[in-house]
Amino acid sequence: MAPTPNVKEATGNQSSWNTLLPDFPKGPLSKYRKKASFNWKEMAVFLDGEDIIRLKNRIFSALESDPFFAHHPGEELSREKYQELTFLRCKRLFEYDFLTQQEIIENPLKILNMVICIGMYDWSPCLQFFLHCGVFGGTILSASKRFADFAKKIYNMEIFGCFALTELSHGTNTKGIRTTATFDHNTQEFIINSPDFEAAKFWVGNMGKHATHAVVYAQLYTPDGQCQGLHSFIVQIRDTKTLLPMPGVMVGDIGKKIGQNGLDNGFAMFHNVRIPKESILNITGDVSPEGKYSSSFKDVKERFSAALGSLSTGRILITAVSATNLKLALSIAIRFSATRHQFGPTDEEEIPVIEYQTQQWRLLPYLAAAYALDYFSKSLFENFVEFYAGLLTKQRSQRQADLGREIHALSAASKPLSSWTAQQAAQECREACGGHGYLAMNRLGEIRNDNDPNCTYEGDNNVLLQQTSNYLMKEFFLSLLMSLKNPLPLPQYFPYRWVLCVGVGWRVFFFRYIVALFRLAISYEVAKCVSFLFKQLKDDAVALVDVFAPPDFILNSPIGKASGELYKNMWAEILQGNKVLNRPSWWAEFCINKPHLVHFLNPKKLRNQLCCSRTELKTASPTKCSRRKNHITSVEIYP
Ligand SMILES: CCCCCCCCCCCCCCCCCCCCC/C=C/C(=O)SCCNC(=O)CCNC(=O)[C@H](O)C(C)(C)COP(=O)(O)OP(=O)(O)OC[C@H]1O[C@@H](n2cnc3c(N)ncnc32)[C@H](O)[C@@H]1OP(=O)(O)O
Ligand SMILES: Cc1cc2nc3c(=O)[nH]c(=O)nc-3n(C[C@H](O)[C@H](O)[C@H](O)COP(=O)(O)OP(=O)(O)OC[C@H]3O[C@@H](n4cnc5c(N)ncnc54)[C@H](O)[C@@H]3O)c2cc1C
Repeated sequence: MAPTPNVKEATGNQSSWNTLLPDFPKGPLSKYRKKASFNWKEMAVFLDGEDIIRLKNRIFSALESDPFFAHHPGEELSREKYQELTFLRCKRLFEYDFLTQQEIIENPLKILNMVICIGMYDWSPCLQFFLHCGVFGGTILSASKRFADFAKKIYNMEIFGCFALTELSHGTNTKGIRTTATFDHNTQEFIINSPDFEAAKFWVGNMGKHATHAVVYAQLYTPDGQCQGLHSFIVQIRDTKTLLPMPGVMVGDIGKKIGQNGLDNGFAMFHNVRIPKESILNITGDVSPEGKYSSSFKDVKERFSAALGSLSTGRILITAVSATNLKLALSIAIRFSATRHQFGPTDEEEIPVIEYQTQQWRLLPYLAAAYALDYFSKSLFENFVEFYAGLLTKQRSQRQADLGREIHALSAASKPLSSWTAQQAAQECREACGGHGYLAMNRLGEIRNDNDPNCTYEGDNNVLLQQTSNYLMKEFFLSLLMSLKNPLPLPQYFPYRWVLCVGVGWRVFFFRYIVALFRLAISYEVAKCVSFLFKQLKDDAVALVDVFAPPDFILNSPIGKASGELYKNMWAEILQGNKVLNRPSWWAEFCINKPHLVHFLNPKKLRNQLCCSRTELKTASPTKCSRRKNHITSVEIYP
């Protein structure tokens, strides 16, 4: 191994790293591991720290030894079975209690790593669990102290929650949401109503089968007939003892999706469902017993921003979720490329496909992106934690408001950047593994399909980018205005947040444009230079994915296993398949039951028949067409 700048330190800590990160089994990948210019264990500890690695190990080994999480190679689960299994797995996650509240407070990055580790196994149970605890639970608990009692019910699974904003006919346009919540001061209740089937809540994760409660977004109407805008309410949708719908609620599953099919996405319609006055999540406003509306936000726009503030949490998490999918896909494709041999100087000496420049051009930029996005998503999360802490402590300072806008602008750009990169990379990795990449057992299809909705949910990518550009334009004109009012040296006009946004925001807008231009304009010399860098990097590529690849059980891809024994691993998986070597149950349909009438066309006769001209065929009646009797409607047995 080539010496690294930290080689002394590396030797000093070798034994603790070996306990945390065991060596990989020897095999075809060893060749590339020996070529690496750095110690992958040192890099892993440098990036995550020992504490996080210990947490990851704890989660990975718990899942691996739990029968509920066993893989079922070759078995086709029905959607209903998969949903059931997902729920059982989700339940186990409550029992594991991987993180204490104290641990989360001491190092909030641990919660992000927990999401990533479970998601690496399967996004369905992961999202089910975190939609309940994080999205549903987080929204309620950050609303006000009034909901403190809910915490216990949420975390011991007495109730199960979902987050219902989208409707059948409105998703992006949140102002267009049509569900209503009308306050009845006589009974001190809100009446939740879906005006028609287009206003049904739709797409809601956990709502299809399991949720008992929903955070429902609705237009609030006070007794004076005024619409006070979008607010959220806790509505019970199913009985906690029977899971049957509550009176006035029609709730169900929306059907099979392209991916994430363990998760039950659902719909709900409300027919004048009455809920107690206290069910309003008084984040942005509240109603007095007499029906008077009050809000600490005087500006309607600000109130709207605050009502949607919780969406930023999801967008930040999705930035990391997508980066995780990128890492999974690359782990498989790079390990495959280093062990798959095609062509060579001689028939005996075929070379690994990673040695081909095209393969390097296709995969290595994504490998660089994986490292950049991993670092970026974690630091964005750390920024978010400061904002979230302010939310929990009800900060109303200017800094908190600025931070909220910044977090919104940043997450509205980072989610598209990360999810689109992962989506393109997953497809590239699929193709980079040739036919074997298309075999479901190798998991690239699942990764691609499960990543896909990251581009849409929590706000469509294309629309979110407009939010960042609005923010940047405003900041830009504000800076110009300041410069006219108060001339200062140029750098001082641009506050830190502007620089930060330029760094991320503009990069997103022009990312594709720049890449396209770069590809066109790149000179021959530069392209030689880049190929040289790739040549160096390709020897480090395997070690670079070793740093972030999860254990084999979690990655669950025969061609991506750490040993690199891709053919042995594939056979092992194929032969475990259900009835692989059996003759089909319908064997008699071939061997005994032959078709009653087998119509074969005699090619010579067919030619003769087709000489009947098209016009003749079109116009002529059967009697008029001289050759009609020969037409192909009379099919003969061949020969
Ligand atoms: C101390 C301990 C810390 C611990 C940390 C805890 C961490 C918790 C961990 C939790 C774990 C969670 C795990 C989650 C896993 C991943 C999640 C996966 C989720 C999958 C399920 C999916 C769910 C959903 O999809 S829910 C539905 C989502 N729907 C949307 O996103 C709708 C998209 N549309 C919109 O958001 C808006 O309507 C928009 C942005 C298009 C605006 O439309 P507009 O009508 O045109 O309004 P506009 O004039 O542009 O805006 C007005 C004003 O408001 C500002 N604004 C808008 N949104 C926000 C926001 N979110 N935040 C702040 N401000 C916002 C906008 O900028 C405008 O401002 P001005 O320009 O200043 O006027
Ligand atoms: C798997 C999955 C899970 C989901 N889970 C939930 C959930 O738990 N809770 C929940 O409430 N919702 C959920 N959703 C819904 C999700 O949030 C919405 O699908 C998303 O916000 C996009 O809205 P839409 O479907 O209405 O798309 P539309 O807004 O109809 O978008 C259609 C197209 O129009 C374009 N478009 C729309 N407006 C504009 C504009 N102003 N300018 C330019 N182009 C525009 C979009 O870019 C897009 O290409 C989920 C969705 C999926 C796929």
